Amino acid sequence: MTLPRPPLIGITLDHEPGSERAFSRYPFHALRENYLTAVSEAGGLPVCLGYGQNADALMDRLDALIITGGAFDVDPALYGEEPHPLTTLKSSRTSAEHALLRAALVRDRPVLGICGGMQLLAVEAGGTLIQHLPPEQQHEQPNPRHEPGHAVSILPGTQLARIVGSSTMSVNSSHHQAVRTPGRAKISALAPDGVIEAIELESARFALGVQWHPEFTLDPGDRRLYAALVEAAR
Ligand SMILES: NCCCC(=O)O
Repeated sequence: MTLPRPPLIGITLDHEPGSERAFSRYPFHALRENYLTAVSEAGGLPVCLGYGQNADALMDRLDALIITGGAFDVDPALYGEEPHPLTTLKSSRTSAEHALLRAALVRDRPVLGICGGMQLLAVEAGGTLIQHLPPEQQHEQPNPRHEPGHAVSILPGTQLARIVGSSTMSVNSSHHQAVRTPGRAKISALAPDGVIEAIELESARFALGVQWHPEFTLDPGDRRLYAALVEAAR
């Protein structure tokens, strides 16, 4: 008897130029290991994705995609704006993730966008971003990212509500940008201060973006996101 093949879940990597004090003095890719833990514990087989590869060839073979986000911003040229002084670009990463996202959506492969990944999903859906949240809003949490920062309200009738099985959950908050308008995507969660915390594309089988970082906490609600992605990828 052959066991069912675990779905291949592509996970985008960050990129660092390298320095004497880093892992390598030469350019390298990086990823928080909890992404791999979350996917494998949900029953998927994680595949780390570098840049400069053929996105269509990759998404022909992969069963789902996670766009991980990080300490850089989506190029505002993609939504017709000039960069804010505090917008940080990482163009090789944005290009790679954008190509993978498009290749995944055209094949209707399940997509989970996390933080910057959700922001890219919104932009791909024709939306726009707030390039720097007003500091007086104090949206970003001062406490460590493995602790909750605020609650979110999950909108009834959304895919997120079905996945999480609750109308509210506690999430962390590690971002200086946010979705301003979601374009063709539907809003599925909001923070108490009105920041858009999750979106989903109704035109796709599974295309969900969350503004928080579920890999830091891996609590039961966050694990359900990875489980839903892996299930959709089967
Ligand atoms: N913009 C990329 C995700 C992180 C942030 O908003 O700070």
